[in-house]
Amino acid sequence: MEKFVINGGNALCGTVDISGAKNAAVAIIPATILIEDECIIENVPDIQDVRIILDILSSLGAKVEKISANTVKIDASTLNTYIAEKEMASKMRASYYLLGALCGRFKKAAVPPPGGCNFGIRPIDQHIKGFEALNCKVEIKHGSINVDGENIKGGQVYFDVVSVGATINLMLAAVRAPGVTVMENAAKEPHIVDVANFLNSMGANIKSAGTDVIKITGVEKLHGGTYGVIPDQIEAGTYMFAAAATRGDVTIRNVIPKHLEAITSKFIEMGVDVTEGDDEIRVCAKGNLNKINVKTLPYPGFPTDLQPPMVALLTTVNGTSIVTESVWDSRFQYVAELEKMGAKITVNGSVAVIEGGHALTGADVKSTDLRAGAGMVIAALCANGTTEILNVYHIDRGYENIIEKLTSLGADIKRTDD
Ligand SMILES: CC(=O)N[C@H]1[C@@H](OP(=O)(O)OP(=O)(O)OC[C@H]2O[C@@H](n3ccc(=O)[nH]c3=O)[C@H](O)[C@@H]2O)O[C@H](CO)[C@@H](O)[C@@H]1O
Ligand SMILES: C=C(OP(=O)(O)O)C(=O)O
Repeated sequence: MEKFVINGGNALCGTVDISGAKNAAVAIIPATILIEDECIIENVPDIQDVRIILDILSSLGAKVEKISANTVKIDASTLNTYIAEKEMASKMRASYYLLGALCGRFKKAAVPPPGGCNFGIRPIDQHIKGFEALNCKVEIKHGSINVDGENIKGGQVYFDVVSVGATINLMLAAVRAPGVTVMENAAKEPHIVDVANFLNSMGANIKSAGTDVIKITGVEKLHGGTYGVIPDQIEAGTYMFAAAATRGDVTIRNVIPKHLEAITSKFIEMGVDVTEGDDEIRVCAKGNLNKINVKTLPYPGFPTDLQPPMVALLTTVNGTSIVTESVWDSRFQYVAELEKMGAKITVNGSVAVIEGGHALTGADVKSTDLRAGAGMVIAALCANGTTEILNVYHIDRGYENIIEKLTSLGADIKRTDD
């Protein structure tokens, strides 16, 4: 079994380049299903979730060719089925985008329930509400979500909760549906805008993505072209946290600083030096930092996907900090692992109270999900002694070359396979 072995104590210093955004790439790749032409997608992160979604497209009949580590050519004109296989689809969350994309292309879709990180219940009722607003019928039968879009047409939907997945899925279903679709209370994450920009560059008519009301006028056909995925806001944030937690000095390149404002403002509150350039951010931290309270929220609030790295950082800060998770019901499962390293954290429902400043010590821990894994890595980089992190396949779902990137910043980290 693969694990990471980390000897803590080194302050991270240097520069690191950020890869393309996982949560944009895993939506843009299935979006090519809507295009019966060749698309070249650049700045695609070389991570496990991307490999899986590319395999799914191949299994559906698309021609997929990796031109280089981060560029892929997809021709979905040869796609020949609307039915996705269970085994692959259940390995990742973003397979739910096959529903919108296949329905947009074939007017029907049959996709098994998605996988992804386990945060307790991850419902898809808002996706279904959206498809129904477009005059589609949805039934869940024999382990498959079936969408019948024979009479698909534009419609209006108000989402009861702000959902990244439902917003993008409905966008995919609506771009080729006749008429006008209006989504209210839509999610505003950078990857929503990126998917809309990708589709618009291929001939779609999507307006106001990035606000909470998105309007889509259906077009008959989309055309091929070349598009580059935005930098990964969450990967960038992870390296910002690693730099601050180890009291290092790291310049994080190839980022969109605006996407990181929620983190930057919290860092300033904590006394971390943050310098923004056009497409880079320098994070420099020394000595003790200020305790803070933070609550996760949909964009532009503090991202839930950076909640575990934030908790790891706060274990190094004297005093009591409070982290409230308001997006997911169960995203503190990893705290038990941090406690094995000596962290003093009390979790009560959606609130974690961190008594920081107790030195962490190396221990054998496991990554319970993708970003929990990132939190464990950050804690291990700060700890005295050696930490072994198991279940690193979670981390590989979302971080390209994490060992190489951290090593280049001075971390003592290696991957071993027992
Ligand atoms: C592949 C991908 O992009 N994953 C991201 C996406 O997940 P995902 O798209 O699954 O998350 P959503 O934004 O949909 O979920 C946000 C909240 O809405 C609720 N909800 C969602 C859909 C629904 O039909 N009904 C419902 O009640 C969820 O339980 C959760 O409480 O956004 C999350 C929130 O930023 C991130 O943590 C994930 O990294
Ligand atoms: C929760 C995440 O991913 P997924 O939704 O793919 O499980 C994440 O990227 O942090």
